Amino acid sequence: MKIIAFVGMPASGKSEAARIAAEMGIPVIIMGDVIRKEVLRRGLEPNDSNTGMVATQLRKCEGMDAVAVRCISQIKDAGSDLIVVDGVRGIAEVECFRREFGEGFVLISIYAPIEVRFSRVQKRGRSDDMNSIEGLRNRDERELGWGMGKAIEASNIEIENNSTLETFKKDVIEVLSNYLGKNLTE
Ligand SMILES: Nc1ncnc2c1ncn2[C@@H]1O[C@H](COP(=O)(O)OP(=O)(O)OP(=O)(O)O)[C@@H](O)[C@H]1O
Repeated sequence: MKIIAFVGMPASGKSEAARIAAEMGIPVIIMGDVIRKEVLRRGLEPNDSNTGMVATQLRKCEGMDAVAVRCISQIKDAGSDLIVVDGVRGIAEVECFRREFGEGFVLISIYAPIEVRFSRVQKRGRSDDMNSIEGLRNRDERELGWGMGKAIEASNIEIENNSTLETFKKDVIEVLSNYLGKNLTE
């Protein structure tokens, strides 16, 4: 069994990579959904502030790998030899998956410079996105404080996402197709 996870700074292209994996027919488990499920279980409205609050509480009460631990049964139940996990945020989660799946866990980091990420954030227009490069820099710092930098350093493979979406798609397909056992780039 292979579990592939993407890690990278905000707006580096992780969701885009997960979308490409889904298009290739690979099941995708979104770690944020685990948190949203917990928000609903607690009878709360699934908005940004409740999701953030529950994520922080889970990590405080159950450890920094709480969300990863909750994903493990979902991964095992998915009944697929290859699964993509979207949303790894820190080294504790990487260590949790490596403990559970050993070399079956492959971490791919996605890199794009901050100026490029900022211009993409402006186009994305998500409600929690930053409207200044300083704002994005602060978000980067917050993520790094949660262990994102160490998770990026622990990756097995890096994909650069500094060019067009088409180039990125080709690169992601090339890497993922190695694990599917067939070359989908042809
Ligand atoms: N190579 C590219 N060219 C143009 N736009 C891109 C490229 N890669 C990603 N994007 C766009 O940039 C935005 C950020 O990408 P995406 O949402 O995948 O990042 P993310 O890493 O999941 O972000 P976050 O951590 O903030 O959730 C999206 O609107 C995406 O469509």
